[in-house]
Amino acid sequence: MTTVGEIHAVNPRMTCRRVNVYYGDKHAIKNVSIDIGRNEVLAMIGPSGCGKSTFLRCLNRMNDTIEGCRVTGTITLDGQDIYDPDLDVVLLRAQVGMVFQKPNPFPKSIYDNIAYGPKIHGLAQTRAELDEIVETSLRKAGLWDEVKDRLDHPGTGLSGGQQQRLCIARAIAVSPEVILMDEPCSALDPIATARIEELIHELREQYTIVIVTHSMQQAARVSQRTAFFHLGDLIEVGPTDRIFTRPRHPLTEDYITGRFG
Ligand SMILES: Nc1ncnc2c1ncn2[C@@H]1O[C@H](COP(=O)(O)OP(=O)(O)OP(=O)(O)O)[C@@H](O)[C@H]1O
Repeated sequence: MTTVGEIHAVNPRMTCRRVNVYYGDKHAIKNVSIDIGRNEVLAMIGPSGCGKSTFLRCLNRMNDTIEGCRVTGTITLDGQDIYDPDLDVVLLRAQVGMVFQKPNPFPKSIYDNIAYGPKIHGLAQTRAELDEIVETSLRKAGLWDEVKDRLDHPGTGLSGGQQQRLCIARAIAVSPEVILMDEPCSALDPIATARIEELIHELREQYTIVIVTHSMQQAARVSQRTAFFHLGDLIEVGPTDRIFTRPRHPLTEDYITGRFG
């Protein structure tokens, strides 16, 4: 089917063309084409099981880790095919970082949670450089003031919201271009959620963000563009304010007015 709305972005960071995903015989994403613009927050919404997480995982090849999962079509990051067999997938996952539904800090200190990635990727030559990356990443994630006096404490000892900001700092530490977020607030209380939403707003100046959310209010608050999925099809995409006020496809309208979900 043809997607309603504007799939193109001026000077896109990522482009997806005719992307299909299969889990064995199950056709989970059907011929989806969309650009992801620079410094935009793109929200992906739709009823449970419509393929939002599956599509998100295509963007940094996390589906490679799922047995029986097959992806076809073309996805580029800054013009480079991310499914090129010669591509370094570890590097790709640094460039396109991911934050999950449930905060998942490593069972290590706060410092080591952030330092681990930069160490693996050789981003710091000295301890001072590593300290600098840790501090900058925690500052960008809005967590520095809360943890600067206990960097050697375990990351798992932080509150849920702090843990999620730690995971965002961990993604930031390896200098990503794109940050994927799969329902990053679903395990958080309203105050921690508001803090993450503020953070998304700040991070947009530097990064491209794609967020899957079940909350239409959240999509409306944090994103500039919204993509509505239904049964594996990308039904409609457009500026968030238009999608929520003047949807063009009847299925989008039914979803945002709560007729199904
Ligand atoms: N590992 C898997 N193996 C087989 N089928 C899968 C797998 N993961 C997802 N699916 C199926 O693919 C479809 C899309 O699932 P996906 O999790 O991407 O949807 P979603 O929109 O993110 O759902 P939710 O909002 O409930 O998280 C569903 O029918 C789901 O059952």
